[in-house]
Amino acid sequence: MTTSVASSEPDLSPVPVAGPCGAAIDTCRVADLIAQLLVALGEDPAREGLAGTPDRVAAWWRAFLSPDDAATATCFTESQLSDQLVIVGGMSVWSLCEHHMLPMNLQVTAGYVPNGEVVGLSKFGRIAQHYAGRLQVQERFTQQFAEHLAGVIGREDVAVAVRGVHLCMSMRGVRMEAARTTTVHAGGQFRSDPVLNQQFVTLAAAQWNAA
Ligand SMILES: Nc1nc2c(ncn2[C@@H]2O[C@H](COP(=O)(O)OP(=O)(O)OP(=O)(O)O)[C@@H](O)[C@H]2O)c(=O)[nH]1
Ligand SMILES: [Zn+2]
Repeated sequence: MTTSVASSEPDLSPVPVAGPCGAAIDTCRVADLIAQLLVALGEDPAREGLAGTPDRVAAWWRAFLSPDDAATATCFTESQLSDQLVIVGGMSVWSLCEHHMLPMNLQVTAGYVPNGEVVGLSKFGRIAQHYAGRLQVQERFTQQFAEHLAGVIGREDVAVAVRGVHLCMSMRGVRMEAARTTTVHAGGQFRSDPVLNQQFVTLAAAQWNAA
């Protein structure tokens, strides 16, 4: 007996969506190219199991490359607040290594010291998703996240730590499944104050150990 599972239709609507570089994502052309790729791989894109694959893959690319806009980070006035370290951790995003187009999982921890204003907590996750949704390298992701957050608070006093698992290092190539890459950006106070820096790194590592 065959059981069919209802699935939503892939989103191939012709409404142009801009990719990370600003150029429109041509979803129909992507679907065509995936069908061609299947042929080049010796497959039959018309066979039953693959019939919807090019559209599904194209819809995934479209969704991946156009995550929610991170441009608006809501801030709230907290005029009495100062000298408090705020750290948001446990943010897990998927990106794609630009050398092999294979997934990398990035565990992101970000910190800042509020001065009169606090940043809406969910916005940290949105910033992470925004810069993950593109062909990336971990170091650039870390830098872009830090620069964006610094822009939101209007100061350089931000720290970002990222621990990455790169499938191009685990499922292929050197095949080192346990390899983890850590990148740390420490700006402003986090650079000049070793105690603050150490607090951040310790708390970021604790987040990863708990994961
Ligand atoms: N610095 C950095 N390197 C990355 C990242 N993601 C993948 N790479 C590396 O990109 C490099 C590409 O190296 P190449 O020699 O051109 O490609 P390759 O022959 O497939 O390399 P191997 O992975 O060693 O098999 C590899 O060393 C990857 O580990 C990243 O986020 N940051
Ligand atoms: Zn890679």
